[in-house]
Amino acid sequence: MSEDLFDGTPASSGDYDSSSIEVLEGLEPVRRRPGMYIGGTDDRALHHLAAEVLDNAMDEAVAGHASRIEVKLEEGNRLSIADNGRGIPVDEHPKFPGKSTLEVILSTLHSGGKFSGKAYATSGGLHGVGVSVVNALSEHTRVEVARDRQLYAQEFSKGQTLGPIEELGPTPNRRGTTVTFTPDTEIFSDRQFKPARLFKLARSKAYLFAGVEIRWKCAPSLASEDVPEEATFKFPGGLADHLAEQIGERECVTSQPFTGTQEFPDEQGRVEWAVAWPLYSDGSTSWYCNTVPTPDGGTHEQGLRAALTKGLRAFGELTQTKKAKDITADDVMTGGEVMLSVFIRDPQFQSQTKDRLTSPEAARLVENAIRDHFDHFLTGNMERGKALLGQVMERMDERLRRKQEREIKRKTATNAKKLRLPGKLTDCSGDGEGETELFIVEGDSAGGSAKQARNRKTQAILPIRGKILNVASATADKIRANAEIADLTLAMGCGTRKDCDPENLRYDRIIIMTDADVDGAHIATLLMTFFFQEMPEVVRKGHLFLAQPPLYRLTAGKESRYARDDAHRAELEETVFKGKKVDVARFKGLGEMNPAQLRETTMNPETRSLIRITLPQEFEDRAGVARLVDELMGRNPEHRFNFIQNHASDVDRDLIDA
Ligand SMILES: Nc1ncnc2c1ncn2[C@@H]1O[C@H](COP(=O)(O)OP(=O)(O)OP(=O)(O)O)[C@@H](O)[C@H]1O
Repeated sequence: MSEDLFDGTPASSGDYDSSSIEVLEGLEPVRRRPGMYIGGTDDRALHHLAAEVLDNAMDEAVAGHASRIEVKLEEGNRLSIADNGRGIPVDEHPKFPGKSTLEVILSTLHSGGKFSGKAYATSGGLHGVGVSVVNALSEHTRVEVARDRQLYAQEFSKGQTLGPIEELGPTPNRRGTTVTFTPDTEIFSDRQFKPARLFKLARSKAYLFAGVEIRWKCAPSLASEDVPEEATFKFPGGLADHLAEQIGERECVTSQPFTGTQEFPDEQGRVEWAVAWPLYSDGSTSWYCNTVPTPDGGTHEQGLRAALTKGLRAFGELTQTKKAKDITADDVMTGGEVMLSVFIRDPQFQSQTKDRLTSPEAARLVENAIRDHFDHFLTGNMERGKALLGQVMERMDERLRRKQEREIKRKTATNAKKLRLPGKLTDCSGDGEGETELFIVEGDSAGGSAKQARNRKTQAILPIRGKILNVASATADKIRANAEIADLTLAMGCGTRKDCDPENLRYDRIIIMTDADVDGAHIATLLMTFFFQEMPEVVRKGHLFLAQPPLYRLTAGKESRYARDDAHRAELEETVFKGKKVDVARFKGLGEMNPAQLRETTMNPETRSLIRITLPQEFEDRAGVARLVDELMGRNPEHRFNFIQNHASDVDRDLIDA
């Protein structure tokens, strides 16, 4: 920094003093940024509150302390979830004199009994934030605890205690916890719990743990044809019962579904599964970990996919069906009705909403546990095995045929236009299994790492130099004359604007991979602007993605984890690394990671996560896209400001398993 900056009369720093630096206390951060804790403030987020409380009751049941749970929806959007478990502790907490443990749990983030595995073995809860978040986002919360034949209650509003814990007297026949809450309309506006959705949630939990009975109640005014006022769920057959119900009368490829349960070695937990292949079906999948739904699947999913794929290939070998070696997991899974539920210790999820399981050991545990059972399923009845193999091979043939067609199309498209590919492009061989991807990377050094980290068959690399032209404020001529843009357009092969035909796109996925810093974000924005304006169809068809390189690597002893951003880092420090001395390395750029790290964290489809770029609904049509580009990247900053004001709340991280 040059000296003369300090010369002369200092300019006023205005109002920027200690009073402008805020420290959010207690549950205030949750109310300020609910999205960080429950993924937004939409319908899904609202119902997530119910899931958090129900998960706690389920954890109590899975740990063997509760056998009954009651879910009751009342008028006024009031939901009550009761269990007959041990009851949240009510004695004074040693670290917070004068406060009941109940109060600490309800009003402090990261307080819980599930960190050490002492009070719970395989719980769905692990961060110690669930019920405090519910409390923070509720207009009113009342918790009743029946412990040691005494009844206690405490009430809260928007995260604040309304009074000390009260002792209400003896209650000889009751035990457990009842949490009753009304979500805050300041946060969720007038969104209401959907009875059908809660009914389904309650029911699915009963399938996931055969040892629990779940009772459902709702106010008469909320009942409907699909949702009775009262119901009781108990399914001794677990997932197999659930699958049987879902399949109903439909005819399946195999006369019996593939179902079972298996303990993992060394008390590491267990897995339960139920799979059927109905004829003419698109299929569906449901993944769970410790009874928490993980809609985006994850490592337990990988385990099942591997077991089924390897099992069928081996069965093909046994029955001398040579081509069976080319079967992929998608060939086996597509069209299947698949349910998988694991119980493991100390699970890791991608985020607080637990949409995806990331515990690495789950893949191996599940694969090993299921593989033998599947082999027996296939060979125990050869006709059944052959029927399934036949069906899966048909799907494989269809896939290979379509792939060949695409290849031919791609080549003809390239030839017909006599396109030369840009010199900087390192193309993939394209004949690999699965699908092709182009990584657009910033700078030659990152390009070099990416080249070493890639899968040569499916992944192509195009390095671009620094900030490309902002196409939103450039004339058509200027765009045409720009070398970087010309390279990009050539590499895509699908033409631009009116001539853009995504069928000719040379890759299945286009992935923008820039550094996790401000410059990187700027470059990514410029690239997205390019795609929005010049190739909107490519975006609309879902081909465009953002890579998510990590910003930090955290290490304590032998354990290492990557963190996407500061929030993720804080989360890891509070959970996985709690109480440990952590070494934090910050990646200044992609070029700094060695190829193995880059592969693992950002490029390998098995371990990375991507954000799919989508168009907000109101901008879906052609005119809309033009308006969007103009608002975001055009010359008028006021438009940009308005846009951000209007859309800040619907940022949707569409993490996909791509
Ligand atoms: N129904 C219940 N019965 C007994 N203890 C409970 C119950 N609900 C909550 N608790 C206790 O309160 C703690 C905090 O719960 P909270 O929902 O905040 O977090 P968590 O379940 O530990 O983790 P996560 O944030 O992942 O949900 C739990 O760890 C448990 O010790």
